[in-house]
Amino acid sequence: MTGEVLQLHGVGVRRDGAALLRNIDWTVNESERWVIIGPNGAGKTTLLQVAATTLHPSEGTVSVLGERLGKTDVFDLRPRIGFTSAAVAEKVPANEKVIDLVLTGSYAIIGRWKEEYDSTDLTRAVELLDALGCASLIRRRFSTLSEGERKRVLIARALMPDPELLLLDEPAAGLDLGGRENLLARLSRLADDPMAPSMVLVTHHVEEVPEGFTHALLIRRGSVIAMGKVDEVFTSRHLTKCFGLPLTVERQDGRWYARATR
Ligand SMILES: Nc1ncnc2c1ncn2[C@@H]1O[C@H](COP(=O)(O)OP(=O)(O)OP(=O)(O)O)[C@@H](O)[C@H]1O
Repeated sequence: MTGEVLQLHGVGVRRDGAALLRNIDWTVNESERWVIIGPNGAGKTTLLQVAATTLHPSEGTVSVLGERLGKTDVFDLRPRIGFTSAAVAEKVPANEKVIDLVLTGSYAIIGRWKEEYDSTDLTRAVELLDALGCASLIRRRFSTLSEGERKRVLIARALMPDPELLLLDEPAAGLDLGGRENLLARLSRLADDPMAPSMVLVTHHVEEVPEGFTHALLIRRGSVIAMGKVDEVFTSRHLTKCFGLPLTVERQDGRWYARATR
């Protein structure tokens, strides 16, 4: 694989006559940590689904981890990609145990069946759960966890196959302040780890961007408003254009804050 983890050229997605994404050109290089930010309905999840190979674009070309979509078997590619989203959480069977949910991440499948896992797999799953502060949840059923616990377990699962690309769709959505800060601290540690995969995180809020994230893509109505290094993209002018109202953005101690301009 070259240094490019993701490469989109002229990507468009149309559904039922609506343009969800328009002419997207975007490259993610190895070791970059990207955030995709934009208002409701902007196309963030659609763009992440294209990167996760779960949605094929209507036009343009997509390469993921050096493999061109349409010319490769996505079932071979998917275990190389860690992906968390509300859609993944919804598919988890009601009785699935936390440890099994993380183990099945090795094969990018949901629902423990008859696959064999060895002690190395089990050790890795336990270590990942421990690193995400979920060691005490190993024997619990996923359906009994709080929202914050679920988010952290799903990230452990996404990391299970030692992915080369980690895609996180709104990992902090629905968390209380403590849960959000706890998660952001863990994601920040991951972002700083040179052994961690390239990452793309979707959010609505600049306050939910973990320290250590290097690049940002701003999207509105399916089109890119700005993209590049996070310090160059997170300006009041760009955020104002992206969200369609006057915004002031500032950075304090490595974190970003935005509010309506008074
Ligand atoms: N099958 C479809 N037909 C028409 N429009 C669709 C279809 N699927 C999704 N959309 C629309 O595409 C747009 C982009 O959706 P997407 O979920 O990617 O946005 P988002 O930026 O992730 O939004 P949010 O922040 O609200 O989760 C939305 O306006 C959605 O209603």
